[in-house]
Amino acid sequence: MTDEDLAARLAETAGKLLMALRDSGTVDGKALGDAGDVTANAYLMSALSALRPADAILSEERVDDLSRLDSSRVWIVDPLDGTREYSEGRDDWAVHVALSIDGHAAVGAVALPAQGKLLRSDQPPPPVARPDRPRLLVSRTRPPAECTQLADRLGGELVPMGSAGAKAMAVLLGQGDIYLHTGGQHQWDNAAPVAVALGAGMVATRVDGSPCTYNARDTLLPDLLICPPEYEARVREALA
Ligand SMILES: Nc1ncnc2c1ncn2[C@@H]1O[C@H](COP(=O)(O)O)[C@@H](OP(=O)(O)O)[C@H]1O
Ligand SMILES: [Mg+2]
Repeated sequence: MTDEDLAARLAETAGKLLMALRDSGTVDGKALGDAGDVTANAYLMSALSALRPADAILSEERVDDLSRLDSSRVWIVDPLDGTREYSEGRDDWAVHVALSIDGHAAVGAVALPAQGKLLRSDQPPPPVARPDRPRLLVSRTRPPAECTQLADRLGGELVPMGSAGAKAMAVLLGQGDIYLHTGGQHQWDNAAPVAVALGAGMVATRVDGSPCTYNARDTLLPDLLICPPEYEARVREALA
């Protein structure tokens, strides 16, 4: 199986486990979120260890022993991004599976199980028409002030949504146009979304325009911009 196929199969299967768990009605509220994190992570860790034993792993839900720093190939996984939204019965949550090669988000898959969607870095979705008035995707629970300022400067509107993966994929799918995040995020929150966005020809960088690099010792990667190339000049000017 290629790395691309593996990332997609893992994200899709973890997503099915999460849907089955939620549909079971056996746990709810915070306990459902916790059970989802544990269940999806257990599956992803055992599958990756069996199918790619030589590769390193960085997961939100596993202790980071830093052995990954000696590895060129590192799977960066968020078993359940948007845990809060998942536990609230919403559809804006995701499973992230990325492969970083020498610090580059080379391969990725983002599953949106409650929306029946799976996006992968080697299969870009069809291009979409963009409005003059851009829609800015923003965290529904901790919207950064920078997003409101950017929306004002661009004459755009804010679209609140949970999950970094769901917001990034909403840009590719044409449900929004710009995803700006500042103030905190970890490598697992954006590695797979960035891999898929780059595969689709999107701009996917740090807010200062530098590339998103992965497998740094510090797991923090606190800011991110994803948008179609046709918006980039306007966005950079407005952010400056
Ligand atoms: N300021 C911050 N510091 C750390 N993590 C943050 C953050 N803002 C957002 N995140 C993480 O980014 C993901 C998307 O957040 P949001 O829905 O607010 O956009 C969430 O991941 P998890 O659900 O995997 O914890 C959340 O924890
Ligand atoms: Mg996350």
